[in-house]
Amino acid sequence: MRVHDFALDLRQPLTTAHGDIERREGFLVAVDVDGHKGIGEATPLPGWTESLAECCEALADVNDPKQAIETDALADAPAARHAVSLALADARARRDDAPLAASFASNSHTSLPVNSTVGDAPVEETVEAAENAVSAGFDCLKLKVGARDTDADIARLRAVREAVGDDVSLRADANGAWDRWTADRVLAAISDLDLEYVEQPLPAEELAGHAVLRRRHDTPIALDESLASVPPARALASNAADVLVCKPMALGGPDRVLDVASHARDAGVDIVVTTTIDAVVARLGSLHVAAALPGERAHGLATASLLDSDVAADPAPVSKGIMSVPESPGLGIDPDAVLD
Ligand SMILES: O=C(O)CCC(=O)c1ccccc1C(=O)O
Ligand SMILES: [Mg+2]
Repeated sequence: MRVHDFALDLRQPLTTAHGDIERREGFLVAVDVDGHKGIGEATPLPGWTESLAECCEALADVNDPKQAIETDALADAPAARHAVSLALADARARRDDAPLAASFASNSHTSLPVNSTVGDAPVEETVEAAENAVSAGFDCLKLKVGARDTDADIARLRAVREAVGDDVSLRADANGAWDRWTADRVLAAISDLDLEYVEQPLPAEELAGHAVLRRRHDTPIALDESLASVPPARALASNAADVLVCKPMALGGPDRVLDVASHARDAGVDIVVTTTIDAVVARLGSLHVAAALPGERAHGLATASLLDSDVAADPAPVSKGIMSVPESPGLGIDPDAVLD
């Protein structure tokens, strides 16, 4: 298995309640299955995955990629596991001459709606970013909240709803910033704004708290960080979520997302797939996984524009809030173009 490191700066930092994301570093891996190349990406993000150093170490220990997955050797390094699992899936789909999405599901989507990711900023700047996204064709926006005081966040959400009108779907992502009392107060104050959901209002471990918020308020609740710290089956059993936000990088690979999604479907819970602000290889992997899932929700995959550069040209740019799934075999990118 070949491993190459990379580092990409963000165009401007993405401010979240969890801190600023300024730069993304990771590894591209190349594997061979029956003479067919496959490529994967590990872009760790502490809080969701192992550290960069731990990821590097885990990948260095991989001799036989297929065996590493089969023996669960990368159980404690989800980003490393993601790279290996994605590379194997890419190689197998190329061997079978099928797009990755079609190798995951027979009736996959050919294109998907995606949300625009709007970072924390003062109210005027937030409204401007929201209006720009709607002008660019997005009809779903995800606003970061929880980084400033709750009255300011409530004012930001209200101002955006007033600016974009009722036809645009709005999501808010608090990245676990609130306690139960604060979340209760915010959810009561925004009950008239018709948010599609509030993502991770409480810290990751607080499944019971999220279940209480769901019972008390009409605004749906999504879990993100929780899935990186508790088994997804427990999150589902706790009735803590209307939506699970699945990050392939955090869950350990596309196969893990498909597994969570099949359990979620049985529980009547929707899946939204998002990147961890990744390079093109992992973004494409997430796009193919999202395309293989049922449902019509917008996914959180429109993060290429947050990066200053990339490891290769992007075959799936966002156009008017929609991403088309590449139809060529595997991920839809030439491994040699990425690794040389
Ligand atoms: O969902 C999106 O719109 C993009 C992905 C995103 O917001 C994100 C990106 C990196 C780390 C955490 C998160 C998050 O969903 O909290
Ligand atoms: Mg989130």
